[in-house]
Amino acid sequence: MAKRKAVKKSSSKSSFSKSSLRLSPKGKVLLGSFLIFFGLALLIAFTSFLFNWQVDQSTLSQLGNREVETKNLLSKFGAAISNFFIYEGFGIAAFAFAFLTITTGIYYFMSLNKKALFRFWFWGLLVMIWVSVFLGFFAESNALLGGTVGYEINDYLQDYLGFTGTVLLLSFLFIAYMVIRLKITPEKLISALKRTKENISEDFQTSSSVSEDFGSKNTSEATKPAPQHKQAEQPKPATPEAEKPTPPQPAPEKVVIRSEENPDDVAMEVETAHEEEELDDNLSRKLVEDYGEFDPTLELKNYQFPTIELLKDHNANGGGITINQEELEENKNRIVDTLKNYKIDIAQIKATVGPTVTLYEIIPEAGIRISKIKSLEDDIALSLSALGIRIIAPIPGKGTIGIEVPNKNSTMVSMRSVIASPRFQNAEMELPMALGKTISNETFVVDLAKMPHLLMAGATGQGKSVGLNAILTSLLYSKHPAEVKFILVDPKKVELTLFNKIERHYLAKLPDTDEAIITDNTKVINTLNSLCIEMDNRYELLKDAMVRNIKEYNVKFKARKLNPENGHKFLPYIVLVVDEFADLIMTAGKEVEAPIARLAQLARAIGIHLIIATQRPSVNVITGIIKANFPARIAFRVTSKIDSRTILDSQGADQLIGKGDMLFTQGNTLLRLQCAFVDTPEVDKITEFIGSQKAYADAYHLPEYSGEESGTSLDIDVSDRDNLFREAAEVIVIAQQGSASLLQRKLKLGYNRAGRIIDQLEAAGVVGSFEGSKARQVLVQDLEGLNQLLNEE
Ligand SMILES: Nc1ncnc2c1ncn2[C@@H]1O[C@H](COP(=O)(O)OP(=O)(O)OP(=O)(O)O)[C@@H](O)[C@H]1O
Repeated sequence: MAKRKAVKKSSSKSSFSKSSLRLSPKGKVLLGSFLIFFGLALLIAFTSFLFNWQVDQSTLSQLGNREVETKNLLSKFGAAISNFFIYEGFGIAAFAFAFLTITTGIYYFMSLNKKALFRFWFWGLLVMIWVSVFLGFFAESNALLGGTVGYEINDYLQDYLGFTGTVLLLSFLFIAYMVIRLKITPEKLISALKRTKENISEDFQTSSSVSEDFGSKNTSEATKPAPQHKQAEQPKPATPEAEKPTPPQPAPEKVVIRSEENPDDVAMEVETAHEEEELDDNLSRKLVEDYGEFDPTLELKNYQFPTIELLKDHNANGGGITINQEELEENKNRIVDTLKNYKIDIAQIKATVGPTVTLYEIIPEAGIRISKIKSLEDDIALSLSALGIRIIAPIPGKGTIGIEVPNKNSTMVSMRSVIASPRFQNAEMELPMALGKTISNETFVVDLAKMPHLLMAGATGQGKSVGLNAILTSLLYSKHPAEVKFILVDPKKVELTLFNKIERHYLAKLPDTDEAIITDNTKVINTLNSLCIEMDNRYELLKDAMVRNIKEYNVKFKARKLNPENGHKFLPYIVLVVDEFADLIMTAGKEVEAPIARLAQLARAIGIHLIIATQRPSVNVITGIIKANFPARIAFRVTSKIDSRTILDSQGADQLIGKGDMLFTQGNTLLRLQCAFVDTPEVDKITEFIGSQKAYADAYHLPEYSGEESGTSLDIDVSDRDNLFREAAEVIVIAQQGSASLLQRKLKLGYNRAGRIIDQLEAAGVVGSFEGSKARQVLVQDLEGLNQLLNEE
């Protein structure tokens, strides 16, 4: 496709520059009709020659003599040109030449696209030569069939390849033509034979039978559990009517518009890009007829989704909420009394009980200022003697003021209950995540693909890791291994290790690494850069497929409209999860921030989504550029109002009660949720269940990326060292700090020269290798050690 497009572009350019050479519409009609008649003349002459060649050939030497008569229908001209093309040329294959001439005439006459014409000529001439050689081979004695060209080439081939070699070569060329030009492959032949067989058997058996072609595909779909959206996604196989062979109909690419009143007006050519699209359509329809829609899950068609029984019900009362009437009444009275103390009268109060908090919605009497109630937050908290009170004034979309009061006994939200909920099971989303339950005890499901990236923050022990596990579990319960891949970054080294078991099903990694879960910060940089390359590659594919996003791309690919030979493949979603982002930014700084920002800005359309969690939501970790690209954020409890502002752009997260109590925002409204709880043994069971099934040969491979810093200057020649090398080495050893900026300051060097010296010092073994934004380790203790090292060289 890419090539085709490139050709298109360049052709449009060249046609522009050669516009002066272009024929006018009149010229095209004239040339077209000339070629059509000339082709017809050839056809008549050739046919006539076949019957009269022996007689006419004897007159050819006397063509100058007007008295001499020939039997050819086109007289002397016909006899001469036929003799030239048939007898001295290609034998009866020369008829192809007449047909090509007529076709060219039609193309010009009707101003059709000439690109297809070029293909006709190319293949037409090849077929002509092949037929001529073929006939020269099998009908050597009949000079008319193969012509002189066929005879000579055949003779030549037999001298060099022998009889058998020539047969083999001709057979190979025949197969090559069938495969390349007619696109006939063994599978197609087999399926065509199958179809014929079926048709014949149908003729005999009048009872209707279900086509077997699509059976295997449907069973693979049927093995999946509940998520119903998948079936909706799979387009239906072609209907039997579509089985009629549809001849390729090259639609005109150029339309010539002429003014009706004045035919001499300058005509305008309007180019449309229909032809190739339609041919593609025909081809893809045929492919779909033959093989059915492409099914990305076919390689692991027996894959079983984890069952709900693997998840525990953490609630004694099966997920229901226990309502404590006394507590409700008590809290209501206190709220009303506190507000009354400040002369705020309430017209109405309503309570909604959630798993962790109860929302009291109050409607104040007319004339009360909302800001007044808002400023009483601390007083209400004091009077209720409860932590974690949050006042929402007003509740967006409602004319009420909300006061969230934590329940004395909170109810745990089990992952099992949210996964089993119809809201999750029926979610028509690309990447559904069941985060937990809302304040009104409804399961909350969001689409990661729409977010498109998620930032998560919370102080230690407030539920981040559980939250990440809940997200990953949701995706494992809803997506086939072919549809989504995870890249897991876990600097804490313990949180995500369980997912190692599903490496060959669900994880993506760099080609040369052993461990799929990344725990080493320097490897993160390579992975992120590799992901950027994957992003660029995917954009190229999308551009080539002329679609705007991964969803459209995959639909087109499944409909077999994209040719895998041009690099097209089914694209799984990629979800990058970073468990401790602060740690990463502290050690690698800009090197991590730059690719993360790039991915966050651009990756939404091509199905790469980032989930970043951090303990420290300070501004140097969640920088402006990162924040700007992560509109969806989750805040678990944080320790200060400032942290809450950094993550949510508003306070509130400092007043949460921990244990999975969280605030979620996807733009402007804040939603309080109780995160679903999934504990480590459950995750272990799920990964074990998946890991024990048949897997891909390896994890999904990301494009190769070799970091610029890797093995840079280890082979630097001693004689190439900088004049200040020794001095620099001493500065570094004395300061015990391997940084280029130190050399810049002490030796007054430019940035590049200092960098070069540092590389030379690394080659000499004075300093260690590159470690992100940290200074390099100094490997020599003192000046004495340095002297020894350098003298030994
Ligand atoms: N959704 C939840 N429901 C109930 N309890 C929870 C929930 N989430 C977390 N907890 C409780 O809080 C504890 C700590 O949670 P978690 O390990 O997720 O914290 P964390 O934020 O990842 O901490 P750290 O940053 O130190 O790793 C859990 O062991 C569990 O007891």
